[in-house]
Amino acid sequence: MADFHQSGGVAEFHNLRSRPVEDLIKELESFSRNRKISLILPCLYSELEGPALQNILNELSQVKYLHRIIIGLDRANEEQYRHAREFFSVLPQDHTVIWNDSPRMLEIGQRLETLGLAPEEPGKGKNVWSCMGYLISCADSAVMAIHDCDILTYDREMLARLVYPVANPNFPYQLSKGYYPRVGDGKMNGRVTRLLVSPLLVSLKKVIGPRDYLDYLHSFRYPLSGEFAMRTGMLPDLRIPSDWGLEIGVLSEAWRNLAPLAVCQVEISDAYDHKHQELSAEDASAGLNRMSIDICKAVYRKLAADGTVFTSNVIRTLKATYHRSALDFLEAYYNDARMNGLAIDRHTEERTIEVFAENIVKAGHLFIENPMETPFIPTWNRVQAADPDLLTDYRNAIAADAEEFR
Ligand SMILES: O=C(O)[C@H](O)COP(=O)(O)O
Repeated sequence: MADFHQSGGVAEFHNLRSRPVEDLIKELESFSRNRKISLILPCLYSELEGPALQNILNELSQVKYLHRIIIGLDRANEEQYRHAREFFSVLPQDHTVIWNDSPRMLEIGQRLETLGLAPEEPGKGKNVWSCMGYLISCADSAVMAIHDCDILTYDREMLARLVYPVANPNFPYQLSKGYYPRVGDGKMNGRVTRLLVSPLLVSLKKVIGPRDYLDYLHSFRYPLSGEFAMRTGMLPDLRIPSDWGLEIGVLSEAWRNLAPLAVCQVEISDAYDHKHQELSAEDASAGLNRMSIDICKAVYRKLAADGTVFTSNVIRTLKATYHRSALDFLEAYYNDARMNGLAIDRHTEERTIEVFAENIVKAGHLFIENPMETPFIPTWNRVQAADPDLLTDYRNAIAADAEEFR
């Protein structure tokens, strides 16, 4: 992937293989003396038993420039929480495991519910939001990074490259988004990015006409990557979706709140592989099926907020345009994969495109028929305005959990 092309959208930082990573890390260590850098890890308990996390911890253990690591632990019972604390105790950095399902956390959730400010559903969006709240309450980090816990090809260079553009005080960036090719096991992956997001953005431009927002989203080489870093000043005002629209939601917030010159993307890996979800073609509440609906809704919502009118006719045309365009994209992916000795199962990919095409319509109808739906989690600024003690109590509850369940 060694090129230095700039598309003219957000700035792109490539890996030209011209500098040893140790050099970059040394610089980060020096930046971190004046601007503390923290890391958020949204984690499912099941990932502790998966093949990726142990290596991620081994790599992170060597990262000296990290001031704090916040692990948001989902789907764990008491015993699993205790085990998770032991598991993460190898980290030499100051670290906190937030047990999202603890009785104390559920009480905080109840308090938010009473205020009408609770996240609508559990999941990665809520987990990330909670960790961000904790980081805000610590009030000691200038930069934060986030990445998934299922990355099979993780190494510390990934984190260094991700964080560098927002940690360097001479750079103007507030948000840095990671990109890479998703390949593994001899296959070209990244099915939702390749088969849904790219052709959908191209089709939207054809159907509703040019939009700055669509150009902006389309300029990201991997808009669904779960790896991004930002300066913490933007955290209290971040309004993210609680569902699978999280990654698109964060990019959309950056588009709304920041100047385009404050956003960049950075190549963080040669080949990224992770845990793959099923398509779940028969179950719209699971897997890529569900993910694709949430992503379409996130894009429609943002366009609507920018003045675009969606009708059933627009959605119907969009589906037709998308289907044709996705097949054209598939032709290019297929040949690209072939040239690179990678496999693509053409039949399965066409089936996936059919499911996504149906979901473009489903998401459109859900959007049109539920004008009152607000899947966004309120900003932490709003929570603080409604209940000024909540963040402190939340932080104390995390400390009390750690004390009680040693
Ligand atoms: O990024 C994506 O497109 C989705 O997360 C699916 O990725 P996968 O095809 O690599 O599992």
